Amino acid sequence: MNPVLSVSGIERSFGMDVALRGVDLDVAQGEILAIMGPSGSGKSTLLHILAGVLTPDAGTATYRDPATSETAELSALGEAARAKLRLSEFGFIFQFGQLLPDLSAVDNVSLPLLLAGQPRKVALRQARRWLERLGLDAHAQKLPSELSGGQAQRVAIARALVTAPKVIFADEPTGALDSLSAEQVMLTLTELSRASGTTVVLVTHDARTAAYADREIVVRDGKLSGLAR
Ligand SMILES: Nc1ncnc2c1ncn2[C@@H]1O[C@H](COP(=O)(O)OP(=O)(O)OP(=O)(O)O)[C@@H](O)[C@H]1O
Repeated sequence: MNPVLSVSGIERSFGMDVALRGVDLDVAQGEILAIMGPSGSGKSTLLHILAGVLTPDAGTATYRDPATSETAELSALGEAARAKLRLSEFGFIFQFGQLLPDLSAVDNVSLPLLLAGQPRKVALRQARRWLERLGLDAHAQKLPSELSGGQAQRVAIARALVTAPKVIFADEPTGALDSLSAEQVMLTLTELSRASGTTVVLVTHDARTAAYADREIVVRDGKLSGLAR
C-alpha cells in the first residue's frame, strides 16, 4: 500500500472519557474509506486526528503528500501549522453542509480560494465552474436556505473540491438527507474523487453510504474491530 495517511498507536481521551485506545490505520492514495461503528465509538475523533484537527495523547499521525512524497507528522505540529496544512491539502464536508448562511452558493464555494489568497475574480470563476460541473449553475446566486438539503450538500462538495485537495474528510455527509439525495451526493462525491484521484475518508452510520467506499472499517469502543464486509 502507498499510504497518504497513517496513524499508529493512537490514544485519545476527553477528560475521563477514553475515545480511542490504540488505533493503527493506513489510508491508501486514492482510496475511498468508510469508517463505521456505533454512536460514541470514536469515529469522529479518529477522522479529526487523521485530518490534523485534533492531536492524539499518544501515537503518531502522518500525512504523506502524494505529489512530492514529503511527509508531515501532524501529531507533532502546532495548531497554526496544522491549520495551514489543512487549508492547502484537505477538504471537509460535514453533516449539515455548514455553508455560510448569508453567502450565495457561488460565494460559499469561492471562499476557500479567497482564504488561500486567490483574487476574487479567479475564485468566482473557479467556483462557477464547479457548480456547473455539479449541475448547480442555476442555483449559483441562491442562499443556502433557498436550496434543498441535497443541493446544499452538493454545494458543500464543490466547496471541498474547489482547492483540488489531496484528501477529503466527510463526517456523516448524508446524515441529514433522504435516501435519494444521499445516493446523489455519494455518486457525485465518489465520481469526482475517482476522476481526480482524491483520497476520501468518510464517517457514516449508514451502510448504503458506506457501500460507495472501496473499504469499510468499524470502530467499536475506541478500537478498530475488523472489516465490515
Ligand atoms: N470534544 C469532546 N469533548 C468531550 N468528549 C468528547 C469530545 N469529542 C468526543 N468526545 C467523547 O469521545 C467519545 C467518542 O466520540 P466520537 O464523537 O469520536 O464518537 P462517534 O463514533 O463519532 O459518535 P457519533 O456517531 O455519535 O457521532 C464519546 O464518548 C464522546 O462523548
